[in-house]
Amino acid sequence: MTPAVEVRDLVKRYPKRDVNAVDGLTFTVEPGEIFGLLGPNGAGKSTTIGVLTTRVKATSGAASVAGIDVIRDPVGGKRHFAVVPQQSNLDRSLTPRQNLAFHAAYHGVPRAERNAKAAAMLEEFGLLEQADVKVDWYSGGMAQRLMIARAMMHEPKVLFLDEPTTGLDPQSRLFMWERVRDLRSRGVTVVLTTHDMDEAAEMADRVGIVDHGRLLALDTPAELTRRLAGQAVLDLSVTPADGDDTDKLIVALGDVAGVERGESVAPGPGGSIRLYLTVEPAAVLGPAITVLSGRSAIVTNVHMGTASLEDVFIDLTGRGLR
Ligand SMILES: Nc1ncnc2c1ncn2[C@@H]1O[C@H](COP(=O)(O)OP(=O)(O)OP(=O)(O)O)[C@@H](O)[C@H]1O
Repeated sequence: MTPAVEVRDLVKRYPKRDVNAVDGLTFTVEPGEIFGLLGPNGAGKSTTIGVLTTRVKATSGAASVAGIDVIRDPVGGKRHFAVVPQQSNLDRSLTPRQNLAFHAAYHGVPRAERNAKAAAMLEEFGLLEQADVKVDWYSGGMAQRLMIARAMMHEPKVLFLDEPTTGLDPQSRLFMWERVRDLRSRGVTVVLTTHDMDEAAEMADRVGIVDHGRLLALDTPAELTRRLAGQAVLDLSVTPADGDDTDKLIVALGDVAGVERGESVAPGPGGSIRLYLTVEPAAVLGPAITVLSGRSAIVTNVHMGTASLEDVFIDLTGRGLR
């Protein structure tokens, strides 16, 4: 089957920059998938989406959407995808309904069809009752929903969503997740960028983690978290005794059976230590506390759990600020 999205050896170097924003990226997205592109600020996500949606000119490599080479044939490609940017680009001189109808007209949808379609989309996105007001009256969440409804007017095969739920309240976020799943069940492929790890874990069938323009990992959220240092984690909030420190405590805890490695997740006094385990956290808890109390460290909180996608992300991309 033709992949919905294919990126091969993609490189983008912006003028006057001495490093590549995208540095040899290769991945494919299968039809009907929800694919999450994750990465720290400046990792190259927007640039990659920019090439796929013909906004950014690639330096080298190949990119196709729905089997169309978007670098050679941007106009042909545009028929098959839609983009929902993070910032509203709705036409404020038009009503919401007119925004949808104009978009459809631009894409050659016949008049009778576009009005019916606009009504159906407004209904689906919970906007029918406010279809004829000023766009300016819309809240951020409503504008976001309207942009997705608009994007769907020409029935794209692939929908690119740039941080679709940033700034949305929990209700709007859940609503958005449901609508995106509906789109998938209708066969639409969704490529989304997000900084929200819960969202990626919840929504995406597979995620690609990029940094410095390169792909660091690509798999299902479950498989990515399973691969990370033995799944289970034990978080300990600890104040070291005078003359001791967190790093020394981590070394000592590393000798406890079942501890693969430890790291300081909140350095300083009263900081937190995370232990990545190869066994159940409960089996490590007693011995770990024994080690800590043997060094007169004060334990103020304990949390047992499993590695999250956020842990995988931090593990791959580090804790440094960008
Ligand atoms: N128009 C531009 N001119 C020069 N450099 C750019 C331009 N756009 C992006 N860059 C640089 O390319 C790199 C990748 O940026 P990009 O916006 O693709 O990252 P991103 O992963 O989308 O980041 P964010 O999560 O912050 O949106 C960064 O170093 C950025 O500074």
